[in-house]
Amino acid sequence: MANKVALVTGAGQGIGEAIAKRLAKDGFSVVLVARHMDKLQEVADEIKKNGGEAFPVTADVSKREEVFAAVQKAVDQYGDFNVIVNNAGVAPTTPIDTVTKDDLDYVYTINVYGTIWGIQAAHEMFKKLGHPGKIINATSQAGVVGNPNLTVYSSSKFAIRGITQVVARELAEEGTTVNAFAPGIVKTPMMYDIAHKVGQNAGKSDEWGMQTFAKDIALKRLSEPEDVANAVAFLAGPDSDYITGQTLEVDGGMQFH
Ligand SMILES: NC(=O)C1=CN([C@@H]2O[C@H](COP(=O)(O)OP(=O)(O)OC[C@H]3O[C@@H](n4cnc5c(N)ncnc54)[C@H](O)[C@@H]3O)[C@@H](O)[C@H]2O)C=CC1
Ligand SMILES: CC(=O)C(C)=O
Repeated sequence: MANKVALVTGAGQGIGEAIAKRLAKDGFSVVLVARHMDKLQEVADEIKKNGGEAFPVTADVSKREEVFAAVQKAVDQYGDFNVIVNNAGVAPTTPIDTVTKDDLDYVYTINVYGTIWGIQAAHEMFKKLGHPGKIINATSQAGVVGNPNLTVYSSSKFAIRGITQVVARELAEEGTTVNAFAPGIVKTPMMYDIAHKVGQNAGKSDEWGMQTFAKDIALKRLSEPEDVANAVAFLAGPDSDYITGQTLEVDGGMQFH
């Protein structure tokens, strides 16, 4: 039987890279999407070297036509389309008094619009192909509880949980599931940058900045990108077929519900 096909946005580094590698290991043909080909190509080469199947495609997720084109390229390459992971995101530090319209436009066009374009493109393709699929969106622990200094980012991640719930209801009768994953404090370029800025704004160290986020992790360690990829592998695979509209928190126990 042919591999199932998964497209992962923001796959050039961090959590997206880990998700792409894990899904390839699980037998998916993986389409890697980000804006720059050099990093995508490196990740694709590594997946292939380890016996997996990967195809890099450049697209800016804030541009609807580029997201639709990436999904079409996935089908042109592999003949099917089963899973989209709307992972790409940006997280500038924005204390409330500093927030500008440019900050809002920047974050919302990538985090929120980008997720909606990904959902639309995947759904259109599932309909064309005549079968359901799985839609998986990146939110954050900061999309479950408000985080200081992250007004714009945190609110965009709350929006993604809302979108996930609404679309899960809309697509349920077709058999398509829509879920989100909420990482905690993950060792990626994004998180190191936030820790640096928060530390700098307070006249303190990067480590101090990191601890303002990490102090309440019950499991007492920062997250590896692979911790998140493990959860996304579950949401992408058959063991989650009876789960939709949910946010799976992968945060080492930062908050309990
Ligand atoms: N690192 C962390 O602690 C956490 C991260 N997250 C979320 O996980 C997701 C991945 O985050 P990280 O890997 O940490 O971030 P990262 O900054 O290390 O990687 C993000 C990737 O997305 C890509 N990207 C950004 N804008 C794009 C655009 N317009 N079009 C296409 N690709 C674009 C970047 O080029 C990069 O490859 C994000 O949605 C983030 O909000 C959520 C909770 C915690
Ligand atoms: C970057 C992020 O999502 C945090 C701090 O939860």
